[in-house]
Amino acid sequence: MASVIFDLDGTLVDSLPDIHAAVNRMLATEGQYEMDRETVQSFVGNGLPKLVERVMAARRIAPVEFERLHAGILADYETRSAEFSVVYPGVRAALEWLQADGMRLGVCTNKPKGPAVHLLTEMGLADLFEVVVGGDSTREKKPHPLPLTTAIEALGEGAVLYVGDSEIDAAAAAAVPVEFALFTKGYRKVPVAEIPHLVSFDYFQKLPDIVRKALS
Ligand SMILES: O=C(O)COP(=O)(O)O
Ligand SMILES: [Mg+2]
Repeated sequence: MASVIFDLDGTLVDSLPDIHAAVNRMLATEGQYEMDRETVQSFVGNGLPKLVERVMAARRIAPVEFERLHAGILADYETRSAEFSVVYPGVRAALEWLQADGMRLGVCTNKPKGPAVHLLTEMGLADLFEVVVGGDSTREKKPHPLPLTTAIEALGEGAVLYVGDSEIDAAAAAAVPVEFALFTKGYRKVPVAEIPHLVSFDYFQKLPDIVRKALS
């Protein structure tokens, strides 16, 4: 049976508003002024610990504060990852179509598993996925292939397509290797032309057709 595995932030859900808000709540506890959304977006992609490190470096917060700040934002974000986020248009319908067509669906994200599952649940998408691999589910994060191979193993034998929004996702897919579809409306940091991909798309209505062709 074929599987389609999805990245989460910037692919299924426009989750930056809640990441941005969580960063600013963390900064507020340190007496720091707010950070703009574009800057926070540029720090997203390599998981929550890296985001905290990047925010701390930008604000010259001493590295010794890392464990405390990371634990604090994780506890906060765990239950507040879905206050302002929105599912990209057409996602639910595309996923239901794929499932009805016999595909097994999974998520492989660098977001920690707790807030990832909370977000998927609040967005009404959690029931569609047989596996969710988070950034803290394995000892490596994307672009290392381990999270993706872990998701693939959980879904079982068959062709696999990974769908993501960034150069990190493309690198993870290439490292496995599996085919990669690039969603162009997310948080990538480099031009589409510089990201290796089988196919790119900007709207989820196009996905069923893309999957049919890619996995046939
Ligand atoms: O948490 C991040 O930094 C990115 O998450 P993603 O892998 O779902 O895009
Ligand atoms: Mg992403």
